[in-house]
Amino acid sequence: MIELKNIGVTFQQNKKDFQAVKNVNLTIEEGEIFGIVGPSGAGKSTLVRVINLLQPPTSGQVLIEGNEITSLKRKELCKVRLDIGMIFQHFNLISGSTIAENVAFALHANHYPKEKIQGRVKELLEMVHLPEKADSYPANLSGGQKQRVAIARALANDPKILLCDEATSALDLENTEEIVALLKEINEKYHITIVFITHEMEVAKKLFDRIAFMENGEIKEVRDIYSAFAEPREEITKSLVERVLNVGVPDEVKLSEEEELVKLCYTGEKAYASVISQVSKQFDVVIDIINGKIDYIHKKPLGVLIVILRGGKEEREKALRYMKENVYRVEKLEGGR
Ligand SMILES: Nc1ncnc2c1ncn2[C@@H]1O[C@H](COP(=O)(O)OP(=O)(O)OP(=O)(O)O)[C@@H](O)[C@H]1O
Repeated sequence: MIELKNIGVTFQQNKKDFQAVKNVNLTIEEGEIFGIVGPSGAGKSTLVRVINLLQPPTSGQVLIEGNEITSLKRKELCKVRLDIGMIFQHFNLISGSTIAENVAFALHANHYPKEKIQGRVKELLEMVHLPEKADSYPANLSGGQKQRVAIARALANDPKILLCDEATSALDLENTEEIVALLKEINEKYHITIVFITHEMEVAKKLFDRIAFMENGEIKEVRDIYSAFAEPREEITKSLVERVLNVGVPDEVKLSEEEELVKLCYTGEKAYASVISQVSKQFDVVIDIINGKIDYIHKKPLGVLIVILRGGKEEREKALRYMKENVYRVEKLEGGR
C-alpha cells in the first residue's frame, strides 16, 4: 500500500514560491492499477515522482507498506527504491547498448549475482514478449517495443510497485494498446501495484481500476473508473470524461417552446429502448433521438443518449420523472434555443 499524507511540493519560480502540489492525501491499495489524470501543469508528474522520492516533498509523508520513507537515509532509501520501478514517456534506453545490455544494466546496478544475469535477462524479455530482440539495438525497435524493454528493465529487481509517467503518450494507437494490455497482464500475473499518470482519457478508461483527477496541484476527485465516467461530480472530471463520451448537441438543433433537450445516461442494466417506447406510450410526448453512444468500461456498458422531448409542459415533466426512475441519470441540457 502507498500512502501520501499532506504532500506539498513548492518550487522556486522567478524567485517566487510556486506550489505545484498542494496538501495531497491519497491511499493506493496493493495490487491496484491507480491512475492520475489532469491537464498539463496540474502537478501529476511531480506527485508521482514524490512516491519514490525522485522529487522530495516540501511537506508531508510518504508511506510504503506502512514504512515512512521520507526521513530515510540515502542507503536505506536506495533499498526501498528497488521495490519501486519506473517507466517514462521517452523510454530512456541507452542507445549504444543492446536490448539485453539495457535490461542487464538494472541488475548490475543492484549487484545481482553475475552468473545469473543472463538467465534473468532472458526471463524478463520473455515477460514482455520480446525474447527475439535481445541482441538488437534500441534504434531498431518500434516505440511500443522500446517501452516494453523499459518495462523489463523496471521489473528487473522484482519491484512491488511500478510508476508510469505518461508511458503511452509518445506512442501511436496500436502501440498504446499493446502497452496497456502488457501492463494489465503484468498487474494480474505478478500482482504489481501500478501508478499511471496520463492526460489520455482513452488509456484511463481501458487501464485503471481507480482514478484521481488533479488540477492546479490538488486532487479534486478519486473514484472507481466506472462511476467516474457514469457519474462525474467535479467540473474537471466532467470536462475530461465528456471528451471520451463525446456526445454533443449538433449546432443545427433549434428548439421550439414545446421542446427540450435531455441527456439520458444508462448503464446497461436499464435498457433505454424500452424506457423510450414506454414514455411515448404512457405520456402525451414525442421523443426524437438526435445523438448517442455506447461505451464499455471494464466490459460494463455505459450509454449516453441525447433526445428532444416534445409535448406540453405538464406531460414533459411527467415523462422526465418517469425517465429519472428508469435510467441511470437524466439531465436537462442547455442549448438549441
Ligand atoms: N523543477 C521545477 N522547478 C520549477 N517548477 C517546476 C519544476 N517542476 C515542475 N514545475 C512546475 O510545476 C507545475 C506542475 O508540473 P508537472 O510536470 O508536475 O505537471 P503535469 O501535470 O505532470 O504536467 P504535464 O502533463 O504537462 O507533464 C508546472 O507548472 C511546472 O512548470
